[in-house]
Amino acid sequence: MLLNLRDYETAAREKLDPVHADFIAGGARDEITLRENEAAFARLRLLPRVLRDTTRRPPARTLFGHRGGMPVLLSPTAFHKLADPEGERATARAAAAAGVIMIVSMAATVSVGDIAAAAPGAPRWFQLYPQPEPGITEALVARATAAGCSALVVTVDSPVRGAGERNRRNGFHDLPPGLRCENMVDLRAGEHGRLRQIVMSPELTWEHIDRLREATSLPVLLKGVLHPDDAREAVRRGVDGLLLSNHGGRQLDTVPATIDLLPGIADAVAGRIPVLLDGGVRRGTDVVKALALGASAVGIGRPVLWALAEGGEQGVRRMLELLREEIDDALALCGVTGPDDLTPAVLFRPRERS
Ligand SMILES: Cc1cc2nc3c(=O)[nH]c(=O)nc-3n(C[C@H](O)[C@H](O)[C@H](O)COP(=O)(O)O)c2cc1C
Ligand SMILES: O=C(O)C(=O)c1ccccc1
Repeated sequence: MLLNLRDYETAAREKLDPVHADFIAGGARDEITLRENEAAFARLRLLPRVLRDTTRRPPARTLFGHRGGMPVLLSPTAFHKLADPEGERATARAAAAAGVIMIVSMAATVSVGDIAAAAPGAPRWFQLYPQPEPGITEALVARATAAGCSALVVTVDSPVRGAGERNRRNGFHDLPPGLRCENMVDLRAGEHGRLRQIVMSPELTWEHIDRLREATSLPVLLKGVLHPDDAREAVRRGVDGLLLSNHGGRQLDTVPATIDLLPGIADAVAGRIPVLLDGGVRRGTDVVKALALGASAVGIGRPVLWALAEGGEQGVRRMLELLREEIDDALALCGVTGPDDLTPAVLFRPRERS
């Protein structure tokens, strides 16, 4: 029975090639951070208030002009056609139905233009690995802008590709025949959407971010900043938002859970730009915890792919509906009547024993 987000993984594994299921589930190296993301949410305890009339739960906040149906976004994930033949088209329709922003991966198996055509008018952002050649980055930005993307999410935690040992054991190094990274087609001469066209480059610096900001009028968010000093630098440079993420435990293993890093990042940013968070969000209570600690919204990664594999567009729709119900339930049970009630006071801190 599909009662919650975790159930979708079990259901999806019945339908997926185990090599592809490993690609989705896996993390880097020992997968310590992968497990820690969920474990850290599970360690936090909520402390509700009572008798506060929670018939009107607070609406989602406005993010760069978009007022969402709930404070959830679809984090960018590669290769949706591994999960469903419609791929990112199906995901985009489900996101549109739920009123949530889809962050389209640069490594999508449907081009961002075709995704836009599948869900016209729906809010979408574009995720970018800046390429060492500025011309290629700019061509990608032009494609995303033409497809109506309203923000750019620049992934900065990948100077090298993540080391997923499951993929190495399974010999999974690129898309199967017939599938391509459609956003990359025709960008480099003689290449046709193979994974290696997406260069993860150790040469990138803050100057690349400055240059990108000059080349676009879209808001630029950084995904993968973990150190408070880097968060301060991002604000200083005029970055528009942060997506606090450890890439779902797929880049540097043994970094902390994002929910444990959130208080430090929120302090460093001090409300000057929105901070979003992803990694291990599986329950409505996880969403409430992240909002209480200062996130403006949260992203979900793997559950989208599991739901897509389980039931295509309908699967993702239903999964998002379950999450919406859980958030609503958690807010009511916490006694939250408005955004001002979502503070660290919702979290229980055991008294230190002397
Ligand atoms: C299969 C898979 C593919 C991903 N592809 C991308 C990607 O193309 N770009 C990116 O910035 N992050 C990518 N990520 C990371 C997600 O955006 C996100 O940070 C992570 O999945 C969140 O954690 P969660 O899966 O626990 O929700 C990917 C993650 C997974 C699981
Ligand atoms: O697997 C990933 O985490 C990821 O970010 C990615 C990026 C490009 C292509 C395939 C996967």
